[in-house]
Amino acid sequence: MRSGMVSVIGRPNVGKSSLVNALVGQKVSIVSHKPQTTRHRIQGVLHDERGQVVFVDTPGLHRKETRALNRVMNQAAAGAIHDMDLVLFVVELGRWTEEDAAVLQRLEGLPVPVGLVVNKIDRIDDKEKLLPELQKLAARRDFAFIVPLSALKKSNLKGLVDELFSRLPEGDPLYPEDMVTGNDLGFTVAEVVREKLIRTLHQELPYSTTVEIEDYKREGNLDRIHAVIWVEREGQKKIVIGEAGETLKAIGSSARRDLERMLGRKIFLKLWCKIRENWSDDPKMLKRFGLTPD
Ligand SMILES: Nc1nc2c(ncn2[C@@H]2O[C@H](COP(=O)(O)OP(=O)(O)OP(=O)(O)O)[C@@H](O)[C@H]2O)c(=O)[nH]1
Repeated sequence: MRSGMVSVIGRPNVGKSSLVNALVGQKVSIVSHKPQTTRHRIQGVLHDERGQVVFVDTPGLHRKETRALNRVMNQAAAGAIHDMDLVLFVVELGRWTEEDAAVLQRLEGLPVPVGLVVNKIDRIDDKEKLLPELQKLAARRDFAFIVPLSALKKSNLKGLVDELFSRLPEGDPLYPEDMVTGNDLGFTVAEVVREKLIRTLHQELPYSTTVEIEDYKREGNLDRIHAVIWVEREGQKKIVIGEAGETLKAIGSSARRDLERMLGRKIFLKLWCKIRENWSDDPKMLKRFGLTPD
């Protein structure tokens, strides 16, 4: 069996979500709202007799955001991408822009194989035109493989899946077989809280901050959630809590409002800020936060 994590990156609109949905076989996103703030957003899990491929979106490598937000996320993205077994760089056939070039530039020197997916091939009727386009793209970098396909028409998806399984490391599945998406409610809540932290604190937010859901109870139309914001130092805790607890309160109410809108239920959200020294170097803690696959 083979299994691994594959990061799907590319500029907006090239068809990344469509591709993952087509590969995984069903709609995987549980919410329409997409805060691009986590290190790994698991987009979908593909199961097959050969093993398992976990597709993740690495935010920050391809989103246009405000500068502060971008900086925080790019750091996260740069760290996250090193954990991947493979990167899929998705582009649109016949449409290469500066944004594509910027994404490609971020991948320079990356010690992870990068495969190129040339999407939307259904747009040309003359297949003769495909080859010169592929040759131009092939010259831009030494790609592990190049697969032209159409996510929309589901053509040549098999070509891509074969490439993936031939390159992923041997290993047991990372997730249970019945799991199609790694997003669960707790994950969504943690994501929204983290987004609010970034928006509220901007550059002041320590990179080593993470959010953990300690308890999630559903009581009829009410979800009762306890979440911890982990930081590494007392000074960071002061920043997160703010003068007389104002900052933490603002983060909590803003997250609660968003969650009530997204989930259509009443939310009781209790936030704490706790200190855990050097958690970001501690494999056990990383695992606990779902930041490593094993
Ligand atoms: N013709 C054609 N259109 C496609 C194909 N794949 C995706 N699209 C369309 O391209 C548009 C963007 O697709 P998405 O999957 O949302 O692209 P994305 O890269 O995830 O976009 P962001 O979420 O903005 O990063 C949608 O209108 C899709 O229907 C394809 O193979 N052929």
